[in-house]
Amino acid sequence: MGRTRVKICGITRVDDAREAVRLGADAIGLVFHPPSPRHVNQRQAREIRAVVPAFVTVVGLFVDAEPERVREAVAAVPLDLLQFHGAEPPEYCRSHGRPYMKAVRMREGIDLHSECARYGDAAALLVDTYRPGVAGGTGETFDWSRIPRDLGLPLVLAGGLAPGNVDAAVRQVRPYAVDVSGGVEAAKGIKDPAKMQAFIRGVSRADTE
Ligand SMILES: O=C(O)c1ccccc1N[C@@H]1O[C@H](COP(=O)(O)O)[C@@H](O)[C@H]1O
Repeated sequence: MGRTRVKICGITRVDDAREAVRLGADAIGLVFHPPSPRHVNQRQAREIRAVVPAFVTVVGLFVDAEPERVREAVAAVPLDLLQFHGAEPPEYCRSHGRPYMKAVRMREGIDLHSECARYGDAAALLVDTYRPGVAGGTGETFDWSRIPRDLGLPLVLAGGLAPGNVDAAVRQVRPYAVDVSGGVEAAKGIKDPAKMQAFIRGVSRADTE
């Protein structure tokens, strides 16, 4: 069993990115979705990107963005991975010529095997809580027992993860990676170093026991 990777999403400040990396995050997420309180513009994104060293993945998150908006962001900021968190079809996701991860929200009746087959060229499938009318970053968990064990893509678990529950989540689901936003914040878009540290420690604990 490999180490569970950690992505800290919704970074809006250079210092938070530095701290996430120092604490051992494998990836940081930049939200290119203007309605989100964690939205970053291209200047902020470039400044944050510039302090992220080799071997830490910088992920750009989009929600049903016009293709032109994705192209502009990709041209302006060296993003390692694109995260599509809306209802983007596979052709859209692969049209940007970059590795991508598809997020699916756990609405009733969702079939994760079908989603994996549909997005077969994705670098990972991310599963998140479904709340009608909210694209993501809900801060709410879902019933992890709904996730089948034998998915054909690396699984990224998200949705309401926090220092207090990530250990249990990793033990139960054994995902490839976990993704957290609100659970390690002091305020919307502002990360809390102690929470990031406790979160990453929780993942390591689950990995080592
Ligand atoms: O973080 C956001 O603001 C956001 C906005 C729109 C879509 C997705 C968003 N974040 C992603 O949502 C999940 C769960 O976040 P949380 O830990 O429950 O706050 C995660 O994958 C974030 O990358």
